Amino acid sequence: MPSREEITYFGAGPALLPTNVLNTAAQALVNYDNTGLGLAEHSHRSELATGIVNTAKADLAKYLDVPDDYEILFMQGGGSGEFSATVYNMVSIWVERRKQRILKELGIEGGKEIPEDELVMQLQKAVDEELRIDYLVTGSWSLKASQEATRLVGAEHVNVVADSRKANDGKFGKIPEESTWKLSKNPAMVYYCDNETVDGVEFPEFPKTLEPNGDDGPIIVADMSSNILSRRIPVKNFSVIFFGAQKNLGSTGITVVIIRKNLLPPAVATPAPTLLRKLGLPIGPIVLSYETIAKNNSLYNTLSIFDVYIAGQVLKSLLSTFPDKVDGQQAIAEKKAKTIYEALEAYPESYKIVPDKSARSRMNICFRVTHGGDVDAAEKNFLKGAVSNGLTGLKGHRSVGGIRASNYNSIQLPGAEALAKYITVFAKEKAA
Ligand SMILES: O=C(O)C(=O)[C@H](O)COP(=O)(O)O
Ligand SMILES: N[C@@H](CCC(=O)O)C(=O)O
Repeated sequence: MPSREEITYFGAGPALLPTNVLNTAAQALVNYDNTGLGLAEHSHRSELATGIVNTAKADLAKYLDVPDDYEILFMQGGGSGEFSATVYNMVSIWVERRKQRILKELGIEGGKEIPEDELVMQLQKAVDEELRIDYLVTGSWSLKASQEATRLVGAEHVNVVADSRKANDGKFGKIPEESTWKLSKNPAMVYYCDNETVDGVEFPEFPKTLEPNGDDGPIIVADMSSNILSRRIPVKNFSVIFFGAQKNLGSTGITVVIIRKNLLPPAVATPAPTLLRKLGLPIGPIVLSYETIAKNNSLYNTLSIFDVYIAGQVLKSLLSTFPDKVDGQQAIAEKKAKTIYEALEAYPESYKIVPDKSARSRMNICFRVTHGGDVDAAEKNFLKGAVSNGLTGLKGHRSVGGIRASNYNSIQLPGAEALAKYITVFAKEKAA
């Protein structure tokens, strides 16, 4: 049986966790802080649990420089849960804001009786004619998110702003030119996935077209499941950022949402379920309600405090390793990715990098092994040799095949260098 030190695991998620964090967590699982009870046994209603939640929130805010007008939520349901949560929450907010506008136009001030029929009629008209949710489809995950929106609210309300496959011979691998994007007028949100884990595509930077327009918009929602904590992000440009913990933050089981407070009460109320029902719009499960989770400091229902603890330990370790916080980690992430891409580029007859150079992910490096023409056989060989060199978890996602090296934060530079070396040796041996 190999030891942890002998293996570098490049799996896409769940991903490698730092060994020092696991050792601390293992101890906490048995007897947390000399309480005689393990962390998975302590109540999520205890003071100790609240402390762990608050510290993890503060450290995340510190590491990413999250401004004060944002709230951090720990939720459950993973990325797929958030595909639905973002729709439920953002559509509700759109309805509430529209309702306030209609009431204002009708001259209804707070306290006065609302002409219910008139309001519902006008709102229904607005929903039918104007409710749109915008999706940038740049890979499998944003495609799934857009499909979930279609399932929940109907295709008539879902606008695909751009679909990468149209700009790239039917395949994901490129981000369409911003000049070709077809954004809706005042959509409930513009959704995109900053890093597509399956397809190895990452936005090189925040899209110019989506920058704040000074008018409280546009509402930008981003899935950052696989590149969060690996580079600086302009948090101010986003309304919601979400990510599963199991790549760069911690263990599977918690999903983090960073949400601008102007999308939560008291800034905006949640419309009554009766109103949403009348409008034929879906009412989300209470556990996916941002308002509910925020009101309860993430402890509305049983939260895995053990997973929050692991996330907290990862953040502590990042903060102590990098005095310049995420910028320090970003420099390493870029160096590791460069090392691997350069090794692949040196042997174009042996390897084909899947995405276009303009959109290559630093986190999920996807390539094919083309040497000799029999790609299947070459990839099997490549994987076999990798395992015998202690390099594991390199198989591409089952939907696309190929090889994928997930280069998350816990892969250290020597791990990336070991992979680059193996890439080189494999190509040389085959060429010999
Ligand atoms: O983005 C990815 O990569 C992911 O693995 C998804 O966030 C996973 O979604 P869930 O399986 O947690 O729904
Ligand atoms: N996070 C992994 C696994 C997800 C899955 O297999 O559903 C990926 O994107 O490859």
